[in-house]
Parts: sequence; C-alpha cells; structure tokens
Amino acid sequence: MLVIDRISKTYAKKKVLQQISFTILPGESVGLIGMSGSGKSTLARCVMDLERPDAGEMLWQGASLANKNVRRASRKSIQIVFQDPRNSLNPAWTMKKSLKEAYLQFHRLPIQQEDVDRQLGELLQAVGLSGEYLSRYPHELSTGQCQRVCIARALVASPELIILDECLSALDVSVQAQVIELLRDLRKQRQVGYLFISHDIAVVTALCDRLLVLHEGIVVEQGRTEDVIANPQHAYTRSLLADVPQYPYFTE
Ligand SMILES: Nc1ncnc2c1ncn2[C@@H]1O[C@H](COP(=O)(O)OP(=O)(O)OP(=O)(O)O)[C@@H](O)[C@H]1O
Repeated sequence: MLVIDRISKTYAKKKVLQQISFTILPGESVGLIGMSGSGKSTLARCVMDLERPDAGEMLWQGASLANKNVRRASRKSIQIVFQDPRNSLNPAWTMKKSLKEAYLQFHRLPIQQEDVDRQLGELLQAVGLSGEYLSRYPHELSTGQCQRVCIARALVASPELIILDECLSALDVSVQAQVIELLRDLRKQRQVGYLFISHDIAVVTALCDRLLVLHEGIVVEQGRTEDVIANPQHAYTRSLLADVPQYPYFTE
C-alpha cells in the first residue's frame, strides 16, 4: 500500500532522515519508535506532502507520490492525527462544524443536510461519543474526548491509512488505554492501516504488527513486534526496552 524507498531529508546540513525504507501493507499497523528529534514527524510530514524529501521515492498503491495526481488522491486515503487534540480543533467551532468542514472536503455536494448530520453522528458513535457532543465546543470536552473527535475527523474520508503522530502523548495512562482499545476496534471494523509514531515503546507494541526503530535519522532495526521485543538486535532498541515494565504492556 505504502512503499518508502531510501528517503533522505537534511535541514541546515543536519541529516534528519537517512535512506529510510519500509512498506505498509493494506490494513497493517506499523509502529515507528524513536526519541525526540530522531526524525519521526519529519517522515510523517514527507508522507503527507507537507515536506519534500531530498532523495528517495514514495509509492502509494504502486504509483509515485512525486506525481501530482497521485498526491491528490492520497490526500483522501492517507489521514493524520496529531499529538495535541486541543490545538488540532478550532476552539470557536462546535464538533459538528469541525467534522463537517472535513466532510465537505471529501464528499460531493449536494448532499441532504439530514444525511450529513446522520453520518457525522455515526462517526462520533464509532469513536465512542454520543450525538449530543456534536453541539459542544472543544473546551466542553476532556482531552481524551477531543482526541476521539480528531480520530472521527480522520475517518470522515474513509482512509486506508492513518498516521497517528504521538496521538496518545497528551493523555494520561488510563485514557491512553481506552484510545488504544478504540484504535484496535476501528482497525478490525474498517480494515484501516496505521503508521503509529511514538517515543513510547509500550503504546507502540500494544497496537502494531511490526516495529521500526528510528535512531538519529536511521532505521536501526525493524521486524515483527514480538521478534523485536523478544530479541532486540540493536543496542538502542535494548536501551528503549530496559526502561519499560514487562511486555505486553497493554493487553487486549
Ligand atoms: N522545518 C525544520 N527546519 C529545521 N529543522 C527542522 C525542521 N523540522 C524539524 N527539524 C529538526 O529535525 C530534527 C527531527 O525533528 P522531528 O520533529 O522530525 O523529530 P521527532 O522525532 O518527531 O521529535 P519529537 O518526538 O520531539 O516530535 C530535529 O532536530 C528538528 O529540530
């Protein structure tokens, strides 16, 4: 589905990404783990066309993302959820307005108003919130509820891949566990794939089939989650694992 082939990016002579290669298959959940500054968000921005890599190729559904038409098509099928849900939502907009803005980007008009409202209500239900939240503003929701709305907004486009960029970092551990559960359910129901970006190996292993370990812009290790956890090959991966409690960290 997504092929990243030897992507490199340099900012002011600093090599932020060096020859990054990996693939994500349809419905697969791939975790990208690394410390702050290791280049995780830069990679996400390259996939989302918010940043241009200096070298390498990215393919979406077999076609190069260097092509404008492929990039345009990928804007619907690849969605992103960011770290800070409150800053991702306009404080002056109700949840309905935030969701509707996203909806209108991806659906052709004219659509019956009642149909739009029904579909937005269903999306909220899919993320565990009742329709009454449609009329609320961000300050009337908890941070975890705001993140659920951001996930619902990503689902508006019926994406095939969602990039989750540190999407649990602003949440406390019990709310993290609830959102992990939600993401697991959504994946089963909608066969959506994830690129799950985090500095926290516990949350990445809870959600991902495969792991990529990014260290100073280089993928130092990749493999099936169980294999990487049971038999880490790189010293950096071992140091990440040394700091966390017994695996599995968030059980199904
Ligand atoms: N637009 C930019 N201009 C210059 N340097 C940048 C730019 N964006 C990122 N960087 C630098 O690139 C490096 C990687 O940043 P990036 O945000 O990708 O890291 P990260 O792994 O996502 O970190 P975090 O987990 O803290 O978000 C950092 O040293 C950062 O300062």
